[in-house]
Amino acid sequence: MSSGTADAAPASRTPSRPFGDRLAEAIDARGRLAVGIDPHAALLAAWGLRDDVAGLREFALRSVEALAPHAGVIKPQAAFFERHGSAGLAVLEEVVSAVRAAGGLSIVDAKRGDIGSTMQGYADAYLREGSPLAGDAVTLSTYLGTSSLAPAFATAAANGRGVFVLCLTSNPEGAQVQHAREADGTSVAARVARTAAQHNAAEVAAGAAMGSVGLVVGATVGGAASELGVDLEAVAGPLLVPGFGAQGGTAADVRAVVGGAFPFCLPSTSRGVLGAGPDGGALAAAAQRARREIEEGGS
Ligand SMILES: O=C(O)c1cc(=O)[nH]c(=O)n1[C@@H]1O[C@H](COP(=O)(O)O)[C@@H](O)[C@H]1O
Repeated sequence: MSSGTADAAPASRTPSRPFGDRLAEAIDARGRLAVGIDPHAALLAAWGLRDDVAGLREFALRSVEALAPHAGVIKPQAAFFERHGSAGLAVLEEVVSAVRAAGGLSIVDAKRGDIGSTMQGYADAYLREGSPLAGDAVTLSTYLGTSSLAPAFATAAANGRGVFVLCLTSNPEGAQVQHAREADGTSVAARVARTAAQHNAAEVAAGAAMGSVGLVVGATVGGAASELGVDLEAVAGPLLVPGFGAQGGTAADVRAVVGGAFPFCLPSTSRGVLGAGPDGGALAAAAQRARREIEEGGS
């Protein structure tokens, strides 16, 4: 069934337009829902699949086939591919190709971050044209300082791709780092948001629908953005909003968290949709339900 999809896909393509423009078009065509492909061992078992590479491949490609038409973005979680070793990474490459062949956009959720010189290696792997692991965007961690990510920002922009930098994550422990303040009172989260805004300003001034440096802001963070001086509208870039679904975040929570930046947001759920599998129709219906909830705004 799904196994032929990736074989037909081109190995790579040169996106001729900025990531922000391509993302805006994907949102118009397929809605703003991001669905994560997180092949947990427990989900493989629930789908009647073995916890091995063949099971992983069947799960992931079946998910792409069923979900890509109903989601603006597909977000494979690298951890669940890495746990199967090099053969698992080869499946991640197939997933990236399959999303592309289905006309969708992918964010590879790898949460990379390192000193600048090493960061270029990660940027080459996840953002450079021709790399088999390069989807349309990658998630980045900024623990080594916002400017350490500069090679990834530059590589993304040069390749028509995007990045999503962790800003206010959906897990409660994230506050320990993200709510901390610099000597002048600027919160770490606000610093991350300002860095993204500075980068995006030039792209937006040049006519892009939104910049290529996005942020990750959890659906579960309540009023943290305004309390910490994070101006999400000023970012002028996409906002990946995980924590919608299995972590308890609702469509109403998403709207409350992002406020006026709603047009830039991508509410993201993994288990909330994947739990409806393995039937392809049931997966598609779960994604359509989640998409409707987001559009209607919840209560
Ligand atoms: O970057 C992410 O996507 C992410 C950031 C964050 O703050 N919280 C978060 O849950 N995620 C990811 O989003 C997915 C959440 O999955 P569910 O809880 O099953 O919807 C996982 O792959 C997480 O790694």
